[in-house]
Amino acid sequence: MAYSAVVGFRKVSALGIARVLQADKGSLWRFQLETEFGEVLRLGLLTRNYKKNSGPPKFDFTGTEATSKFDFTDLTCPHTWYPIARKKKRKVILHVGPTNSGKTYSALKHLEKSSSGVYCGPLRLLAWEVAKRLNKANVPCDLITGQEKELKEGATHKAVTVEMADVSSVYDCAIIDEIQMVGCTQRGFAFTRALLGIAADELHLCGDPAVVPLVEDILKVTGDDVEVHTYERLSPLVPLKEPVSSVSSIKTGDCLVTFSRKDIYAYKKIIERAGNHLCSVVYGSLPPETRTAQATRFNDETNDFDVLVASDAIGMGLNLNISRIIFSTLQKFDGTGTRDLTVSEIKQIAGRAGRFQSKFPIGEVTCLRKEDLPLLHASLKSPSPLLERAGLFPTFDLLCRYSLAHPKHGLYQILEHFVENAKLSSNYFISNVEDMMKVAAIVDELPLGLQEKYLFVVSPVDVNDEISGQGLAQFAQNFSKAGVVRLREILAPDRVKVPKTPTELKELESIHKVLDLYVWLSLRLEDSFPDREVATSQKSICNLLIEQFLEGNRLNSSARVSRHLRRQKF
Ligand SMILES: Nc1ncnc2c1ncn2[C@@H]1O[C@H](COP(=O)(O)OP(=O)(O)OP(=O)(O)O)[C@@H](O)[C@H]1O
Ligand SMILES: [Mg+2]
Repeated sequence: MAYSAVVGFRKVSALGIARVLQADKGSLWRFQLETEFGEVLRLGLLTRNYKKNSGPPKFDFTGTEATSKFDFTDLTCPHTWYPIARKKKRKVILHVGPTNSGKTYSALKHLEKSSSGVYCGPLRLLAWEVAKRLNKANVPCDLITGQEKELKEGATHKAVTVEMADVSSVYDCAIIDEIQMVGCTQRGFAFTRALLGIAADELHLCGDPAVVPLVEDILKVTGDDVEVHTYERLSPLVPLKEPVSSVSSIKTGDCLVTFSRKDIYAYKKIIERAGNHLCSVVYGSLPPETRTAQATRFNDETNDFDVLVASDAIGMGLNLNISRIIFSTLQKFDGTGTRDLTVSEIKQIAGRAGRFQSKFPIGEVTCLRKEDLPLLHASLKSPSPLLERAGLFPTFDLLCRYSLAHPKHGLYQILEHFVENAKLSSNYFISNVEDMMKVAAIVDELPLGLQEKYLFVVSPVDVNDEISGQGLAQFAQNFSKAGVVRLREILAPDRVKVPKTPTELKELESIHKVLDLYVWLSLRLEDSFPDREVATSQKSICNLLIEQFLEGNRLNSSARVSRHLRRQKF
């Protein structure tokens, strides 16, 4: 249904904006319901139950014909959720090629020259790096992540994490980096939202060639122009014929890749005990600030920490001076079972060696075990399998409409309903919301509104980490009881102390996550989480304590790795 004139806007509590397209003389209004970020729920008819000059209108969603006939689970046309982007005919440029081929570099050149723009990256580390780079190039750039809001005077540009991408603003130029992450089971929907929703004249997408047919197909319905630019690796990556079988073969610039935190510390200990090298470490549960500090220390030629032991957390985001990647294994535990690394994971990690214009002009890659070499070589030669579907998740408005029609359902049931019943076109899959449902089960027990529950559900809590999960539960409980959550009641400052054992180190990492969550909540519920400054300073203390710990080498090697290494003569 098309309407020629927009009659007005009405703020509808908890739902966003009802844009009234046509007000009939009778009791029906034709409207378009949008979120505050401009996502359209739908066009529809609503009853109007207010009299002229009697204050703000109240919309009765529950009894209308429009609502009762509405299929909440129909997610087949997600491109219609973004009216501002749909008003543009965007020029979409896909920059695709192997790792280290200059894709992001080229897209950033366009961004730098644009009059206004946004960079959307998968990690805070990447958003930090881009904001730093643009500001250095005299392009004032805000940094906006879930946990940071650093605004620059006169900023025309933004560097954001993809979940923070704003689909209600209009830009000259936008970048979505690592666009192949649309296929990620958990976070893919945020990339899809940015892909469909960012209203930019030029939209640059950087990533793996495996994403091209899917993106082209998704964008067929948007009316955008799509161009594909293909890149070649800027410096060679050489798969070695021999494994690294002895610790004495470890040399400056090596990065040993292993997938458990325990093994990382065990290898660090063994390499350092051999006496020639000190190791920096990078893994997922280290705070991002510590990861950057460790990478900086490894890159810095003036100190002795010249070897890196890392998990696949190095696969994206850090600029590292790695000469050789050594896989300790080509298998990893992914939460449910142990599986082989995928071709794209192997290529992404191996691609960290020999970055263009780094200290090492040629990258090398090998394994600890000879029997892993055939899989490594075959994977590096193969193209990544084509991506078939992109993640999708209902907008908050849809969840809200569903909730209004089913007032007795908790958020857990609402999410379950969407997961089980969502109707999707063949380009999409419904995101994995298992972790969100775990949080929903916690907050459904509390007297909170849907919007508040939703906020906790989409917060960056690691619900599988005991301390982090407990932190969230306490924040939510105190918030529902008192409306204000003081940090001291949750986390006594004396818990933040130098770790002495692996268990204490892990606990400190978890405490950092709780503090990070507090900061995230404080940026959204400022009055209820007033201790942001305390949380930020405690986070810095955590980082310092973890780094201090990593300077030393107090962890005992795990017997399992030691045995493995003895077998390997490593
Ligand atoms: N034309 C260039 N001039 C100078 N430096 C460049 C150029 N192109 C790329 N680089 C540098 O080479 C390195 C790799 O480039 P970039 O990060 O753009 O690669 P990429 O293809 O995006 O890699 P990945 O897939 O790993 O993200 C970066 O340090 C970048 O600054
Ligand atoms: Mg890149």
